[in-house]
Amino acid sequence: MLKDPSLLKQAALVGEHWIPADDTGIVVTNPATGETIGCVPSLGGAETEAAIKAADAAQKLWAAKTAKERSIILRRWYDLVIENADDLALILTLEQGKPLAEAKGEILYGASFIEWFAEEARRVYGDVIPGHAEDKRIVVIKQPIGVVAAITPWNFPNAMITRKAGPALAAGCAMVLKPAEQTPFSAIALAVLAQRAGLPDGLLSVITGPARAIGAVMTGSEKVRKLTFTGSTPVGVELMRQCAPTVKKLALELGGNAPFIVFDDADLDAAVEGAIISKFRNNGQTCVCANRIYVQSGVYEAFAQKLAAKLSTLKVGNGLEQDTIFGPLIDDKAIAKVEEHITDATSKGASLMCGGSVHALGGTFFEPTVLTGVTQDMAIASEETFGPVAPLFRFEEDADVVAMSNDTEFGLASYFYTRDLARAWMVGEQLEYGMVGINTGLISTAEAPFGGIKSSGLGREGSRYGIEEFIEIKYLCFGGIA
Ligand SMILES: NC(=O)C1=CN([C@@H]2O[C@H](COP(=O)(O)OP(=O)(O)OC[C@H]3O[C@@H](n4cnc5c(N)ncnc54)[C@H](OP(=O)(O)O)[C@@H]3O)[C@@H](O)[C@H]2O)C=CC1
Ligand SMILES: O=C(O)CCCC(=O)O
Repeated sequence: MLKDPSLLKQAALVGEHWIPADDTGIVVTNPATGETIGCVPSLGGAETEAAIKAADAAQKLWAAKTAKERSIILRRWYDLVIENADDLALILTLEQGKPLAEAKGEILYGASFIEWFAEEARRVYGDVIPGHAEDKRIVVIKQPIGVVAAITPWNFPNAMITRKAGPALAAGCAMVLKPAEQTPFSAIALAVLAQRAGLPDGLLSVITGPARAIGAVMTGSEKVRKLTFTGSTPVGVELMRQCAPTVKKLALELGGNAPFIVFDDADLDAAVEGAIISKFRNNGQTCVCANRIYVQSGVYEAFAQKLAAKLSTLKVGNGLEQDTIFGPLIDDKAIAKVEEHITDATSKGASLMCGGSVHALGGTFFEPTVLTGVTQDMAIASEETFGPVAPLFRFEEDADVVAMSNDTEFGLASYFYTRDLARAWMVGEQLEYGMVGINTGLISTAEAPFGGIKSSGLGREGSRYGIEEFIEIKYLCFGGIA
């Protein structure tokens, strides 16, 4: 039961207007039970246009406020998210499936971006540059980019919004958001709290409805100056293409294929713990999840046994039940992908050490799985599984594992465990990824720049770099100073 039922609002926000769901609305279901949670309206191009227009008007007034004024409102939004964290976590678990404790973790993680960028709002400094002529002065100022469109995924229905809206609003931008179809209620609840915090009307719209129609208006609009997207690489590429005619600034957080390397000299228990955190966070449905676990020959069997033994103690179940560590996968498509990767690997010689099937609970619950004897020719080596399958590859030499790790179109997160400082530096420098976890399976935090290279995307979120993504640099050249 929600303490504040008004947070589960069956309406979308277009400018200042809440549009309630009617009988043409989109039904949102609980992936753990299949039960209906509620309905949101199915909006389209016209409402997206209206939201952009409202954003454009509101943004100019918002940008004219002082950074401190914006910061105070964002800080209030943060406080309200924290005050309502239990309700927000419950909504998140109901629509996404992750266990309640993990959902609460996401709410706090999501809130940390609002807090961080409320602070950063006041530190968007310009520059004074030594000039090239005696009568001239060069000054650089930073201004908000304007109206931003955001498209977010179902796997982190709260934090992927705050990681975008926090810096955008702090910088003086307005945002029109389209959340994922499966998880709109977390986005809507954030908008309710933003209004309560005093965020002026029009600055944050939440449009629910068919992705293509909404995306086409967002990407085609001259008024929208930036698109920020988290999701799959094919959709990111398509959106990039759609943004080309209006030359929008882009931030793309796309797919990953993270290697997780365990060297012979690693603290094995710590590596097992890190692998479970990295591989099984959100049941494997995270773009920074370990996708390929490379274990050096000398510790391969010991690591595999410890990993399987630990997994057998962790409960699969409805995220609302106590002690659940693994909730359901998001939908049947996710199950099909996991099964496809397991079948492909076992048909090419890999062995199942544990798991491998839909869980006895049925539905989209899947057994945590460990595969041994996995090799580079298997589909799981090159494609993101996005599910609870840990494939163990064996390797001998450092150079080999670095080459195998880099042999992918993706370049988001990577991890390795070693006690050797020189090796840590070398491998850290050689891995072609935007992020490297060394002796840790958890790298995400508001203070650090999150993002990838190659087909994993463009730009960085979080950290002091995150706000720069929503800013234009303007150079003022003062002449005639005699
Ligand atoms: N990097 C990451 O964090 C994520 C990666 N993925 C990867 O992508 C796979 C597929 O997941 P999926 O949810 O389908 O990811 P998508 O990339 O399809 O969806 C992400 C977001 O993009 C929207 N979207 C989809 N198509 C379009 C379009 N043509 N124009 C505008 N917006 C669009 C979706 O809307 P709607 O929900 O309405 O379709 C959703 O809001 C996963 O298995 C995983 O491998 C998925 C999610 C997050
Ligand atoms: O893009 C994702 O899959 C969510 C990122 C989660 C994180 O910030 O660690």
